[in-house]
Amino acid sequence: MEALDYHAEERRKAEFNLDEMKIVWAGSRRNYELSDRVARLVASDPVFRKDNRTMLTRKDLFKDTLRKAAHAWKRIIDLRLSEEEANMLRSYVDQPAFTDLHWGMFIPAIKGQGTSEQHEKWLPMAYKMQIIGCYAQTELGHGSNVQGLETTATFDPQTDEFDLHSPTLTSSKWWPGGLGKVSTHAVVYARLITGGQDHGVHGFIVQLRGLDDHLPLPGITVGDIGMKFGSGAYNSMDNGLLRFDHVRIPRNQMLMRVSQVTREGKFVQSDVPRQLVYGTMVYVRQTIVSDASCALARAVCIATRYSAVRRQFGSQNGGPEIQVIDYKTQQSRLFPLLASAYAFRFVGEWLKWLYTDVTQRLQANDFSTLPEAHACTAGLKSMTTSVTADAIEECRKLCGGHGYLSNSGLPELFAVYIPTCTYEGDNVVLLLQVARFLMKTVSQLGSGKKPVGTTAYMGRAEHLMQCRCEVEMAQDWLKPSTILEAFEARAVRMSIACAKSLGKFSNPEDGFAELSPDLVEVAIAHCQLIVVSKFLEKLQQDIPGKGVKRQLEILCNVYALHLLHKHLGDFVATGCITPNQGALANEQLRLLYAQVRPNAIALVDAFNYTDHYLGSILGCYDGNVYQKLYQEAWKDPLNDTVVPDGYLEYLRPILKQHIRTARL
Ligand SMILES: CCCCCCCC(=O)SCCNC(=O)CCNC(=O)[C@H](O)C(C)(C)COP(=O)(O)OP(=O)(O)OC[C@H]1O[C@@H](n2cnc3c(N)ncnc32)[C@H](O)[C@@H]1OP(=O)(O)O
Ligand SMILES: Cc1cc2nc3c(=O)[nH]c(=O)nc-3n(C[C@H](O)[C@H](O)[C@H](O)COP(=O)(O)OP(=O)(O)OC[C@H]3O[C@@H](n4cnc5c(N)ncnc54)[C@H](O)[C@@H]3O)c2cc1C
Repeated sequence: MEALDYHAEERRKAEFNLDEMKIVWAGSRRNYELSDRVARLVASDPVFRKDNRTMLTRKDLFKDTLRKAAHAWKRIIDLRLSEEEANMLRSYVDQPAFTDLHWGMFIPAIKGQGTSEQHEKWLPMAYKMQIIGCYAQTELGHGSNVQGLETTATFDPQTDEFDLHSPTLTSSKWWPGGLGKVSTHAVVYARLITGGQDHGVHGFIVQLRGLDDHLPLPGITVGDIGMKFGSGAYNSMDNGLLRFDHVRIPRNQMLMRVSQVTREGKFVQSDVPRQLVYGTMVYVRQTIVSDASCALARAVCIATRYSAVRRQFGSQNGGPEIQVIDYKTQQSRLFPLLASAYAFRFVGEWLKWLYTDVTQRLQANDFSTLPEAHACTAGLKSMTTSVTADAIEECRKLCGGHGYLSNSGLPELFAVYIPTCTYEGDNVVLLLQVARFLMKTVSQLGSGKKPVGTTAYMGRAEHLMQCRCEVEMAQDWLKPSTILEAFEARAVRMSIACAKSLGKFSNPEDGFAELSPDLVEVAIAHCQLIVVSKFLEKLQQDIPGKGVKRQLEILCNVYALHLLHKHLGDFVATGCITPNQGALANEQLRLLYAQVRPNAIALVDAFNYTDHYLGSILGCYDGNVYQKLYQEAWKDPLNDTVVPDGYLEYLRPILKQHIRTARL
């Protein structure tokens, strides 16, 4: 018997080749096949079950995480998975764990900041997980201000060692994932001091726990920082605290690609820019952009599938009520998020390319593109995570009351996701970095230095400052060059207006601080332009499959025009478009929503998420929502007994008293 599919009719409506769209989403046929195989492997393995984890106590949840990580490692070894497949497997397990930091930050920090001798010594042990590491940068007193870190690493020429010390309470390391209970090692960021001189913050490899007994080494105090937001969620991670009481490590455990300390204690700064000490953050920010598209796609998939099942109002002559996805308000809230998921996917792909390119250049000692890589990773990390965090909450609301149930998957997804707006750089702090980069670019416009890469449009500032949008009818907004020019003109006009305002301050830093809210808006306008332009570039590629490119064009237009509608004030105030052209954009947007509607379910099917990974009754593939919700309710421990524990002690006395007073 064929399995019941409540979405069958919706799936029949699709106007494009779903298999080809899955390949576009995955990036290539190879990626699609790999990720499909690995996702199914995880979904079919009972050890990776996750439907009960919000009920677990912190200790049980943590032990469950250790069990899953150990099992994942066994599967990786037994099946001889490649590094790429292993990463996929860990992400489909979908439970934050110390391994995220070991593979995602500890190893990249050694690779990026270590010398070849250090690579040879540490990486083989780390790859085999004979040592497990974390990234210990943030302190109780300082996170964003990395230069303000207080932990010291003082060189002792007599013993050829560094003395690591936590001089104050606020210098305690605080937050590093994997540190609390698991890591045997850490890359610790500390102020380097030689001969009484402070050389700023550098990275050091430090052993924290014994490899035989897992006990902290002498002079080290280490533990977990406590429960975090939500049940389940990020509490599977042992974010930790760490203090050093004059802990000694050999000199060759300072990561010495950027700067060195000689046997005599001389500090040597190499030709490599100092900012490479921040290199691991650039790498991770780039990965966070791709992850944003995954998290957003998950939330959108749940909300879209449920919106097609859910019906409210409008029954005619006893017929079915209206599917909530047919309400225009539902579409205007949901479809821009669907379009954003695709937009972030493509900008993530491009950012990965940019990062690979900058890494190759750095290896050849070409540091010219580092500032742009920093600005792009910082800005796009900030923009995509802020949008995604808000979008998950919007998807919860789009699912009405049932969205608030834990088994909708949305509360946990939200709780796990929101710290992304803070970690790896607070989103506002990062946008201010982008703004600095933009103001610098504007200030160099007259100097003959041609802006390149994502700021190349500023080289056309003269034209963009006075160009007029030629839209006369709603459909004129479908022209890619019209959209692009509107976004470029808005970004450049906002940048130049801010630069002019900055020029009125005698002290530029005072001006920057005073105008920082406006500068954040400038940075957002620039980042939105990047995403729009990369989506348009994607459409220049040869995209096979019936109707696939057409759907992507529709989504690209939805993405751009919903931003234009949302930020209409910017576009009109800078004179890029008239209020009437704004109204035409909105009219076009409504027409586009109607074109997305028949394809909505297939567009989320293209993410190819298993029910295991989605972890949502509302988003399950077959759409059999009500029966599953009903069955699931009975599994709640509160329903184990008909009369609840506590009835005799607390309820009955009140009820009896009520009867007595009623009799009086
Ligand atoms: C695996 C996934 C799980 C992840 C879990 C989360 C893990 C973590 O959170 S780890 C901790 C992450 N911490 C952070 O992100 C801290 C955020 N703070 C910072 O990055 C910085 O210190 C920052 C950029 C805000 C300010 O740094 P500061 O040194 O004061 O910089 P500033 O004076 O503004 O800039 C100095 C120069 O360096 C440049 N610069 C700053 N950062 C970088 C960078 N990462 N790369 C290249 N250049 C950089 C600036 O552009 C500036 O250049 P210029 O002089 O040409 O204008
Ligand atoms: C779940 C989680 C995991 C983490 N994992 C790690 C890890 O593995 N390793 C690690 O080292 N760290 C880790 N961190 C720490 C994280 O990187 C920091 O919390 C983050 O960089 C933000 O720094 P902060 O906490 O100092 O925020 P703050 O800088 O104190 O921010 C507080 C407020 O001040 C504002 N603000 C700060 N500076 C400025 C400014 N110059 N201008 C305008 N506004 C400003 C911010 O916008 C924010 O609103 C983790 C944090 C979390 C939540």
